[in-house]
Amino acid sequence: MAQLTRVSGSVGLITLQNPPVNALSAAVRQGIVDTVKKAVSDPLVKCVVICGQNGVFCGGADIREFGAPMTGPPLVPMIHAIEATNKPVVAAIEGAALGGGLELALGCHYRIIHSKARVGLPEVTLGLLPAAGGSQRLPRLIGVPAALELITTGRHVSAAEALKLGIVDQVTDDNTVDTTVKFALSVVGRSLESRRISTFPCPPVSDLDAVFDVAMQRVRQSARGAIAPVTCVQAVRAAATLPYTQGMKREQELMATLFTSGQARALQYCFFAQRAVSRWSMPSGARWDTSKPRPISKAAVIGLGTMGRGIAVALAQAGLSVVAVETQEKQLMDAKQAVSGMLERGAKRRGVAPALGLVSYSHNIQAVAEADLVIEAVFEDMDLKKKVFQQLSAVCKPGTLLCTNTSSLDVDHLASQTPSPELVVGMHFFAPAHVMKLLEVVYGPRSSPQAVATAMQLGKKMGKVSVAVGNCRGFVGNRMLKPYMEQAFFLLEEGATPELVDQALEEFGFAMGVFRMSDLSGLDVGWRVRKADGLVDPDATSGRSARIRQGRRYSPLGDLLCEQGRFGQKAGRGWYQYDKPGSRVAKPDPWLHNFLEQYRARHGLGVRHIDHQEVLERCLYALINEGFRILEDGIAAGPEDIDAIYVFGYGWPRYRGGPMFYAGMVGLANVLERLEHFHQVHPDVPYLQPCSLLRRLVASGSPPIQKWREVIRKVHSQL
Ligand SMILES: CC(C)(COP(=O)(O)OP(=O)(O)OC[C@H]1O[C@@H](n2cnc3c(N)ncnc32)[C@H](O)[C@@H]1OP(=O)(O)O)[C@@H](O)C(=O)NCCC(=O)NCCSC(=O)C[C@@H](O)CCCCCCCCCCCCC(=O)O
Repeated sequence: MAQLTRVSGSVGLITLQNPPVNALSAAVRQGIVDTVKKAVSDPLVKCVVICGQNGVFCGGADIREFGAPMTGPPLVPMIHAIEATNKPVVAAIEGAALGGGLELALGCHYRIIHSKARVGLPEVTLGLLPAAGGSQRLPRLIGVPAALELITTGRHVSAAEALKLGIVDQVTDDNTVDTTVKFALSVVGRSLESRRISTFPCPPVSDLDAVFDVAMQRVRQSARGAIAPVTCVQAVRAAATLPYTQGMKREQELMATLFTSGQARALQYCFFAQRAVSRWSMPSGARWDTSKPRPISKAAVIGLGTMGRGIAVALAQAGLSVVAVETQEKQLMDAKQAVSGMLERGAKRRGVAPALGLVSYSHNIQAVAEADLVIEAVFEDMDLKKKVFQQLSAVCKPGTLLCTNTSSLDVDHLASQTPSPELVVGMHFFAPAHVMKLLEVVYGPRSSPQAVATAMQLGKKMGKVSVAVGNCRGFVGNRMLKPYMEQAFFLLEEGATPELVDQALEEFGFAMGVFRMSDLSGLDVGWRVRKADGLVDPDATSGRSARIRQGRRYSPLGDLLCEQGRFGQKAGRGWYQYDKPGSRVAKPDPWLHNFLEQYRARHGLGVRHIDHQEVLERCLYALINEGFRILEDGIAAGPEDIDAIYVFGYGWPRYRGGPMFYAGMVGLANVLERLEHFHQVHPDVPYLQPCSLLRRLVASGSPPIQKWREVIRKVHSQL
């Protein structure tokens, strides 16, 4: 797992060998300990170079080992032994040196990096801190402010920036190992006293307390309940205030508080879930590894409203040539200006040239004739979308993939408007489409595996976390949102306020509570959908019938607000009030409180005390229950798909791992018991009736989430 060879006569070359990223597994650590010892004791070896196999230096500690008891030599003494050698040890960094990988490099006496490689201490994103000396060495090397920023954000740093910060000694465009071998030979015989970072004093900072106070405030604000960023600040403070040995002791103590925490487990689960969703499968048995995507070089977007503009930007930023079509001339001109602006701002941020030339604009749908793939993003109206699909079928060259950006309409129904339904899939983007990471790729019963593979690959090219899901009302994300929002409305009827519900959800870690979110996205969106579903009945203003629709409990509160023109932020009032239309600062609204009181009185609803726990259980367990139904129905292939959708598209706090992971953490039996209780109290709310898959999992002893697929497979095989 680490190989020692002698090159250029007197250089001991140690190559880490653990594909794909040379993670520091027990075997690799053992290999490093053994090979370093051998190289140091070999009189023919004058200096040592450490590199990684296959163009990657090292992706850090092996995260997969964290769940099991530690075996093999620990990292800290291993790195100390390297630093303490009296022969120069130089790290040859290709690809990436991250986490423990960079900590290993910081234990070396010099670091040479390829210009395309990157370094970083991303432990915080896994709920940890750099506990192989990283929190103590990096501040000593580059100063407290820069180290604080890197360690608390986990940001990856380019080779150029690493050189500027002083993390590396040299950047090369040539063969990194050859360059490093030459460099190592050139420093043989030089004193190593000034190269051991652990012996450096931390560069002094004027007003250290103020620096740490500001950093603590910043992480507390942005972390919204995540403990690792706060602990990282404490670890760097130890570097700045304690001698190295004591600082290391503090680093270990702080790591011990994080290592077995639920947040670390959740974040590490998210790391693997994000990667697992790319290995998609369909109920037909089609899979990611047996379905070949088609090459896409020219794409088209139909409809240049907010979503269409964002999609055009995302496509162009991914390097595709884009035809942007909008039939209304004024809208087309506005869109052209907006898309160019977004491309220019994005390019400035990324330090590249804007891809303005990649987008062409037309008001004629004929312009898409040569596109390999078209994404329809017109208004959410089935008749309009059907018309667009019929036109596209007539215009596009044979084999063009037709995608719809619908957020809930039936993809299969749209596919039936074309002679080639196998070429139709949903590509459900989230606003703003060029920013949000999530993409739901929706396959209908007739979508071909190749169409799914192509949309998934395109999503990846656009930098999205793409999740393949089946076709049903609302797909995965919006389908689960419905019971969640429904419970929030019911809680208002029973005595809660929007502020109370939102506070509970925001303290849980959501960026925004359900009512603030509804004000942001606009209350009229849901109103239109409910109207189309025949749920809105303006005559049913009082009596029990006003709160029962289609045989189940219904809250008309959202409809009543819409009737008053309270559409949310854009109207300056919704569940909250705002200083002016478009303002973002939500303030509690006495009008709304009064309205709720009158509403409850009119319907004879008693007011009771509702606490945060009830808000969380009612809203989140209803959502989770629907997640189990989605798994049971085969709409999502596994819990990781649902969790990735919620973490990357719906603001679910990443340190809670996603709704399905959270259910496992709370205990499936507890979730079941609370749902049973709530369903008993509210028998007219079908969403609270525990799903049979949840019962089944509890009956099978609540297996860990990694084993749910086995139970799901059994359920499907019995259907
Ligand atoms: C490296 C990457 C940038 C590569 O990206 P790329 O896009 O090319 O590839 P993928 O991301 O798709 O990855 C490919 C493949 O590899 C898997 N993988 C990647 N990194 C790791 C890893 N570090 N470990 C295991 N597996 C990894 C990945 O999952 C993919 O496989 P899959 O099957 O899932 O498709 C990119 O991969 C990347 O960013 N990787 C992560 C980098 C990172 O975050 N590194 C930090 C790791 S944590 C760390 O290093 C910790 C150290 O600081 C210190 C550890 C000290 C431990 C001491 C413990 C003391 C505990 C004391 C407590 C005692 C408690 C008590 O009991 O009392």
